[in-house]
Amino acid sequence: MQLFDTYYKEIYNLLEYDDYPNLLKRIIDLTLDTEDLVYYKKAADLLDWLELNQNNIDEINVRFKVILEDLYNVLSKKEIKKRKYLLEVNELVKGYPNSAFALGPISFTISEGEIIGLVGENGNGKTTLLRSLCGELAITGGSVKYIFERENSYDLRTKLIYIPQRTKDWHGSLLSNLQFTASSYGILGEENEHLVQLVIARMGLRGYRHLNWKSLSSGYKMRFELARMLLRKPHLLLIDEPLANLDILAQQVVLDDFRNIAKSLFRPLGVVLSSQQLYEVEKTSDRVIFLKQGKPQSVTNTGSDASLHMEDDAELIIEFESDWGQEPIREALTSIGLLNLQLKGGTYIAIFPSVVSQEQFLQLIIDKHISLTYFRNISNSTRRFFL
Ligand SMILES: Nc1ncnc2c1ncn2[C@@H]1O[C@H](COP(=O)(O)OP(=O)(O)OP(=O)(O)O)[C@@H](O)[C@H]1O
Repeated sequence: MQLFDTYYKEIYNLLEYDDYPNLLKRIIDLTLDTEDLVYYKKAADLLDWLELNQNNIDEINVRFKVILEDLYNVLSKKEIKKRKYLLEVNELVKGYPNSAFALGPISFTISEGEIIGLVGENGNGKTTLLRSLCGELAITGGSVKYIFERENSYDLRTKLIYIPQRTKDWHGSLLSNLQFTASSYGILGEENEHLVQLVIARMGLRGYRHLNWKSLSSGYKMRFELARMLLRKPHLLLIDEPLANLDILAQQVVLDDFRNIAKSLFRPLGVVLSSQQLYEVEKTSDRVIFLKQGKPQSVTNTGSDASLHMEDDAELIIEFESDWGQEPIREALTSIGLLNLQLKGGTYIAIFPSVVSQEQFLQLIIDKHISLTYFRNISNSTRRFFL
């Protein structure tokens, strides 16, 4: 059970950093992992207590320790789920009548616990791909194979959830809507009450639970959709532009949430998310698919093994910002073999032959005293396809 011990230790360590908001989220994740009403109730009681005792840090620390140890005892005995393939997409093509646009052919797979980022400029087929994957659009070629048990198309819709960019409005309070969602999935009585409270807190919505649709900002509406999704316990989540209406901090929080929820050891979830926020998505996704005019330009691995997939002869591409003008920059960089220099929106993009290293570039910056306010090596980033 070493895997769980490492996973648990990472969460427990948050206590040492007094990172209580994140710790609470992770405690809720672990509680949901138990799939046991006894633990749902304990965590829901903790939420009620916290609401009245927010400043009692010493007691918070004690209570968090107790619940964490409790969760360790139950989860360390639970079987870790072996991750399975969820979806196999083979040479998928989707065209529209009276439109020159065609998506694909595109092939890829997705498994439990995996996050795929879908990037591309406006109108390049991200939404078309997501809608084709969930069966909302009839594809014109190839196949989409769902590799999980399902009884009928209604059951498919509970196991595979598609959240579009614009979601429908709803009546009543956020809390009553989520209670209704849970009840329509057979979660009733005490379990409904506690589970909904946990999911609300998990998505940072506790202070908003009595508000209605009109009173929520678009970022919170999206969190509501994510809470609803969690209650439905899907295998696969397809989500269109979840970061669109969020400020940068909220984007990072939501991406962390996706990662933690997708990578659960006991209830792993496959996620395909589309976004224009390239770097944020690259940091979170295991793979990035970049679409240009409907065609996949690359499937880039962005996880820790990314370097394994870097081509040996790939050029070095550096994105940077400096208050130096183009001419002196060009002159300086030429000395280490600059192939091309572009200036877009105040950001330089310099391309060097593969033999030039990032260290050589940085050394030159130091030696020539070039001012540098921002720097990123994008040689292995999907960003290079936007050039
Ligand atoms: N129902 C439709 N009939 C005809 N063409 C369509 C239809 N829906 C989408 N398209 C076209 O398909 C192309 C891809 O659109 P899609 O919405 O998939 O792109 P996207 O990458 O999601 O864009 P955005 O980032 O703007 O949401 C566009 O050229 C669009 O005009």
